[in-house]
Amino acid sequence: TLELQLTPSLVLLRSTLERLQEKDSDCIFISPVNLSEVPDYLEFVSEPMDFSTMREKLEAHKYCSVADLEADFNLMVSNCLRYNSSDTVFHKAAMQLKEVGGAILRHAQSQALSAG
Ligand SMILES: CCOC(=O)c1ccc2c(c1)NC(=O)[C@@H](C)N2
Repeated sequence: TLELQLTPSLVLLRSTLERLQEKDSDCIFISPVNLSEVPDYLEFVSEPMDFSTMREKLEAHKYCSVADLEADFNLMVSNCLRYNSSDTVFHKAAMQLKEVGGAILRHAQSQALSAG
């Protein structure tokens, strides 16, 4: 049916999120930035995002496409690039994750199309 074709399977979205999270080897994106440990974070970041929040949204059927998942991934990476200066491990990790994550998401997009 059209509905089945339009929304990529939860299985594809789940496996894509897991592949993205595997690239966060230092686990800096695994949970929301702790606002008591980083008190000025919301002065720079209006919409925090992290992998655990993405997982909750996925299981709540809030992602209708790979593009929806990609939008939150890009939000998470851009938040990190904005808050952390370029000479920090966080900034460098975000640049690396952006590159490898982009390739994972492009592959997921083609999987969604071929499954559709
Ligand atoms: C124990 C204190 O943890 C942090 O200060 C901290 C921990 C994790 C972080 C982070 C800060 N900043 C970030 O931009 C995102 C990517 N991750």
